[in-house]
Amino acid sequence: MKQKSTARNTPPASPSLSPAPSPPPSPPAQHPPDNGDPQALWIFGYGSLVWRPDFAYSDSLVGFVRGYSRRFWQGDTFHRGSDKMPGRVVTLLEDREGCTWGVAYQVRGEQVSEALKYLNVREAVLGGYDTKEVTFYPQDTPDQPLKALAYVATPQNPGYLGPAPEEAIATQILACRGFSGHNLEYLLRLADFMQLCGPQAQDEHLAAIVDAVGTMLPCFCPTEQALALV
Ligand SMILES: N[C@@H](CCC(=O)N[C@@H](CS)C(=O)NCC(=O)O)C(=O)O
Repeated sequence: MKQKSTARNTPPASPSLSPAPSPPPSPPAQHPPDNGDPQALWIFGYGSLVWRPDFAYSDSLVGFVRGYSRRFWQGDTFHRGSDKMPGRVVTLLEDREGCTWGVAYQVRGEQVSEALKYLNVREAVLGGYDTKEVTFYPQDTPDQPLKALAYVATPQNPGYLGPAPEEAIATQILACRGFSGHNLEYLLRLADFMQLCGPQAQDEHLAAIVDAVGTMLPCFCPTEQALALV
């Protein structure tokens, strides 16, 4: 995944971004939508896919989608929770003012069917996500947007939990774990990614949950036990 210098959180109305602070950015790599390969496909990740795609890909870009906000409103009874104690993972909420940062992965040739087969099980069958086409803006070339496939959990899926106070979401995350690990790891790895995107790529919902976890964690268990959770 190409980590780049900081960029604005809310993308500018005009595509041209003011030059990043030092070091001056290298000329943006050109990423034609399919690198000449009509089979090529871009897949946008904004949750666990930003740190654990677990499928083969040919290229990756950090960037954002407009018109969506990320929310911990999807229940998870497999990867980060159980039937008795569902964890919370993210989905995209349609939001005209929203901007969600993540990673777009380009799959080409045989990678396309392999990735879609794998993600269908991980996201759709096990996670309750549907696919949706989004427009992805690479951080360094927002004037060259790409069409990408995103996995979105809609309110109609049985695992959907919907809105809750960030403190309640934090409590649920602290209490849950599943086959892929503790729900706290999921939250903190996503927060780490957002740090890498740069200080202006804020996600207030995510930050509020991380803050709530930080406040509650000492009450749950001493630090060394908390570190053993992830
Ligand atoms: N579709 C989102 C969210 C994906 C997500 O977090 N899905 C869960 C399924 S419920 C998952 O794959 N979890 C794997 C893990 O937690 O390591 C993305 O693009 O990252």
